[in-house]
Amino acid sequence: MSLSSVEMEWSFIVYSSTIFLPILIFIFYKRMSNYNRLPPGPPGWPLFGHIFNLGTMPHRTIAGLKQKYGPIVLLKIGSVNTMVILTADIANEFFKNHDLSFIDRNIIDTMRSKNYHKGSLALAPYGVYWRVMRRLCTVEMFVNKRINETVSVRRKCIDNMLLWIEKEAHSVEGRRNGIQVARYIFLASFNIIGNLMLSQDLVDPESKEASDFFNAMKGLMEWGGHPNISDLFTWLRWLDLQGLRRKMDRDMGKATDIASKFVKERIEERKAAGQERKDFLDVLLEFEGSKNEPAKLSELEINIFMLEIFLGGSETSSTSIEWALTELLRNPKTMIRLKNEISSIVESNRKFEESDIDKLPYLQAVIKETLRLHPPLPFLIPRKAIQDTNFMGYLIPKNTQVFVNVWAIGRDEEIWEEPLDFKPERFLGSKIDYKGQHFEFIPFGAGRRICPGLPLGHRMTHFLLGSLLHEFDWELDFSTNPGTIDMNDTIGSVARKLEPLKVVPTKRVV
Ligand code: HEM
Repeated sequence: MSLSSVEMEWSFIVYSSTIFLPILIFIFYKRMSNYNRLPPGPPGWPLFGHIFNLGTMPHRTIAGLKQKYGPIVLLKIGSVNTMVILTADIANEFFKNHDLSFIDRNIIDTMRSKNYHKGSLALAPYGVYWRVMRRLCTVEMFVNKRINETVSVRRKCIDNMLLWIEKEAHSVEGRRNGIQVARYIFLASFNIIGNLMLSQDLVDPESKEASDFFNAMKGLMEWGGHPNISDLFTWLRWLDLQGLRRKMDRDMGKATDIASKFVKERIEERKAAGQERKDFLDVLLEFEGSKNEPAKLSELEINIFMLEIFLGGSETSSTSIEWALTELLRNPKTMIRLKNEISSIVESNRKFEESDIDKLPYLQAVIKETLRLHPPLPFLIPRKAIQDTNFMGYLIPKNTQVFVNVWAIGRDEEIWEEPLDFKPERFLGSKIDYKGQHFEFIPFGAGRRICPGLPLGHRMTHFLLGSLLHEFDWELDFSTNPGTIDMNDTIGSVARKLEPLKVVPTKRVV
C-alpha cells in the first residue's frame, strides 16, 4: 500500500522535526545561556543602548552602577559592547590573569585620520611593531639614566614657565582676575616634551612653524577627545555627522607635515654633522631592527610616534598639577604642611631642583593623592577583547571594549578611609605606589600596556608642582572661596577641571 502525498508530507515534517527540534532547542538554549553569562547591566534603549544614561561625566555616572549591578557591568554604548570594571579585586584579576585576552585597543574614528593608528604605539595591536616601540620607550627614552641626562631641559622649560607666570601676575588683568595657571603648566609640559623629542622649544612665539605645530596639536587633542557618533554607530562613519573627522584630517595633516619637515631637517643635519645622538628623534632615526623586526622605522611611524609623545605627555601632566593646586587651595592646612616641607629642604635662595624630589615624602604623597582622586584618564585607555573570553564566569564576546574605572576604584569606600577627602597623609609610610602592582591605585594603568612614560610623568609632575610652590604663594581669585570651588571635571582627551582654576600668585620674597 503506497502513502498518499499528504501523508508523505506529514511524515516528512514529523521526522525532520524530531531531528531538528532538539538542535534548534540546543542552539536557542546555548544562545540564552551565553546571554545570561554576560555581566549584568541596566536596561538600555534599542539601538542607542546606554548612551543617554552616561551623562557628561560618565566615569562618575558609571561608578554609581556598582551598588545595583556589582563590580563588573556591561553597557552598550551605541553599537559597542562595553565591560566596565569597578573594583580593585576585579582589576587585579583582569590585569594579572587576562591581560593578554584584552591587550588590544578600540580605535576611534578620529584616530584613523591620515593613518595615525598605523604608526601609533598606544593603538598598535599587540605584535612586533608594538613591542619595538615599547622597547624604544622603556629601554632608550624613559629610563632613569636618560631622564637624568635631560634634567637641564626641564629646568629651562620650568624657568620659562615661572617667568611667564610672574609677568602675567603683574599685568592689570592678572592682578584683577587672577591667572589660569593650567595654561602655563601645559605650555611648559609641551616644551619639555618638545625639547626631549626635538631639542627645540615648540611654544615659541617667534617661530611661525612652532606655533602652527602647537595649534595643530591642540586640535588633535580637542577632536580626539569629543564623543563621536561615528564611534557609536560605525555604519554612520561615512557621514561624519559632527565633522570631527574632517577637522581631525585638517589638523593631523598640518601636524604630520610639520613633523615630517623636522625629521627631514634632522636627517640632513645628521649627514652633515655625523652620528652624535642627542634626543628622542635621534633614537628613532638610529633604530635598527633585529631578525623579524622591520630594519628601520618608516617616515610615517616616526612622525606619528612624535605626535603621540606630545599627546601622551603634555595634557596628562598639566591636568594633574591643576588638580593638585586646586586641592591644596581647598585644604589650607595641607598647603602649609607641604610648603613647610619644601622650605625645610630647599633654601629660599636657590631654585627647587629635580634632585630634591626624593627628599620630599609629603610632596610625593600630595601627587599620589591627586592622582587617586583625579586620574587624568579615568577609564585608562580602553582595552578590547581579542577573542571570546571567559572572564570571572562571564562570557565576554570578542571586540568588547573595556573601561577600567580607576576614578571609581580610587574612591571606593571599601578600600579607602574617608575616600572623598584629600588626605595625602594616607600615603605616608604606605607601600602603595602607582607602578601597576597595587590595583587600588593604578592611574598609569597596569599590565603589559602600563604607561611607558611613567618615569618621566613622575619627574615632571613633582618638579612642576614643587617649583610652583617654592617660587610663589597662591591664593584663589577674589570671586572664589575654598568651600565653593567647582570640582566638576570634563572628559575630553583627559579629565580636565571643567572650570579652569583661577589663581593669584605672589612671588615669594627671598
Ligand atoms: C601624569 C602623567 C601620566 C599619566 C597619569 C598617564 C597615564 C597613562 C595611562 C592610564 C595609560 C594607559 C595604560 C593602560 O592601558 O593600562 C597610558 C598609556 C600611555 N602613555 Fe601615559 N600617562 C602620563 C604621562 C605620560 C608621558 C609623560 C608619556 C610620554 C612622554 C606618556 C605616554 C604614554 C603612551 C605612549 C601610552 C600608550 C602605551 C601602550 O599602549 O602600550 N604618558 N598613560
